[in-house]
Amino acid sequence: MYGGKAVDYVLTIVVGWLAWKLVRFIWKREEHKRIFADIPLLCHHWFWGITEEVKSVNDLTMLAQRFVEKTGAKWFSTWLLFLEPAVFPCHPDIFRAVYSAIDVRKRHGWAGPYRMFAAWAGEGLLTSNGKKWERNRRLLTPAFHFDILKSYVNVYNTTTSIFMDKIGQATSDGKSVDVYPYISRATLDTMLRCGMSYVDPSVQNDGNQHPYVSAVHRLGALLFERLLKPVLYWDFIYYNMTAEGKEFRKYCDKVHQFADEIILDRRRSIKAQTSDECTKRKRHLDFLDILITARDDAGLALTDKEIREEVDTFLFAGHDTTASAISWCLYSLGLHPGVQDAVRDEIEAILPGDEQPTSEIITQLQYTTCVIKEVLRFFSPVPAQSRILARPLTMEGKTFPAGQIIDIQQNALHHNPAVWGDDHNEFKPERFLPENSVNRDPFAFLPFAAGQRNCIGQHFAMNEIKTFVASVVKRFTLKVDRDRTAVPIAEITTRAKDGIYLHFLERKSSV
Ligand code: HEM
Repeated sequence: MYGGKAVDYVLTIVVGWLAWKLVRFIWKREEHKRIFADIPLLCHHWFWGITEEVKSVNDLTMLAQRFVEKTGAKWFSTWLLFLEPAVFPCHPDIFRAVYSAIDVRKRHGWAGPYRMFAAWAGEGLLTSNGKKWERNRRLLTPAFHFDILKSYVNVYNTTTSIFMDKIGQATSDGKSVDVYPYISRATLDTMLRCGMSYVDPSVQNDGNQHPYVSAVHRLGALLFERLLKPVLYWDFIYYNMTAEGKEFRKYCDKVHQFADEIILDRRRSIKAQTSDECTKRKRHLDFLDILITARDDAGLALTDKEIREEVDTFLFAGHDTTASAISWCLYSLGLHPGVQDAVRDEIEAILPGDEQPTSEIITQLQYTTCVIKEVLRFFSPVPAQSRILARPLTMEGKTFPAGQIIDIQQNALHHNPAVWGDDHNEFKPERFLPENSVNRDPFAFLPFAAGQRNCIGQHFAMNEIKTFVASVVKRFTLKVDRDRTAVPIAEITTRAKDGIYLHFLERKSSV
């Protein structure tokens, strides 16, 4: 008898809970409809929402870009299944509102990309939110001080020289090669040297023989594959029931172990050395020195785990992004010989002969900087980010509730004809000359995002790209392989669908 009553109670609670959920869902949906009434909607299926036409990050990027090219709209919305509408900014006014608001957070949760990345890089700067992020951003900002960045130019020169020798050998028979893997290894080499003074000539060897290099590359690929398959979003399924999940965990353990050993080693040598010995032995202050010695307002240091999380974050955030930017730069120079000549003329006027660029030299490269910026506009190396409102936010007179998803697509902004003109699909570095930029909205060009969650490594990246481009253009004439057009594809970074094939012709041997 008691058993029957208990079942009745349980059933009543379950049905009541489901009814409450349903009423809340309908109410929320109506509320969403009201708020989104006059924001252009980009999908029409009431149940599947956008998932029918969008199967990858690239599909979404293309959808957004095509829509904006046609309409010049300020924003649009889509539905993720029938569950949630997402706002897509396309215009400086909306980007300003989103990036300037304090309570806009990185999106974790079931489908949140930052949650999936956190399995690898923990609560590093890229993924964390709130107080933890605030503290670590404050502690890490000195690592990107102008004077510290200056000392890295020597590292960029070293890694670029290795790259040039490798690419020179690979193309000495006149054939084109896909530059992306070469550049990706070179930028990882840079990050390992600047991040941890880790120097190993095999990092830039072909074929990813280096165990850490192959692990980092594989983790990036696995992360991206997971993002494309919602069924793998459940950790239980991913880690226990799929080979990919097990492989991801295995590589996470490997990279963690690698970083842990380096951190331990550094702690030991810091303890053993007098400060005098330190300055004599080390060529530059690296991120690890700064992470180990940083103290917050309460005098507390970062734990070993926190240091490792930041190291992993820098290695990820700092190498594939610059690899994308440099690859598209070299491609654009190969595609536009006139621009390539102008870049070379500028560099040779400042830096004749065989000398390598210095930090002073790269600040003088005005036209080259315009070319790099045009590449960052045209190919946005980090094509997408996902945010969620922690508090209501008013934009264009509409108040969006806490929990609202904002999906940022840099390409939609950078290819909006209402912002960049009808020639936005033409490669024109002159757009960025000072005289052509005076009236530009500061939120029109945002390859490094903006506001408090902007890219902490943007000056590091610009210096590295300039050094790389200056040296490569001095040594080689670049030509695109006309039989193999490079087609950009938006993944975690913007890559080329079937590679970026270029010819590198040694200039000295060709005269
Ligand atoms: C062309 C190269 C680069 C581009 C286009 C780029 C772009 C971006 C963008 C768009 C974000 C915001 C990401 C988000 O909100 O999810 C970001 C954040 C970040 N970037 Fe970069 N990045 C580049 C290079 C670098 C480098 C070289 C480093 C490190 C040395 C770096 C470290 C970071 C970190 C740590 C964050 C998180 C910052 C925070 O939230 O406080 N990035 N980057």
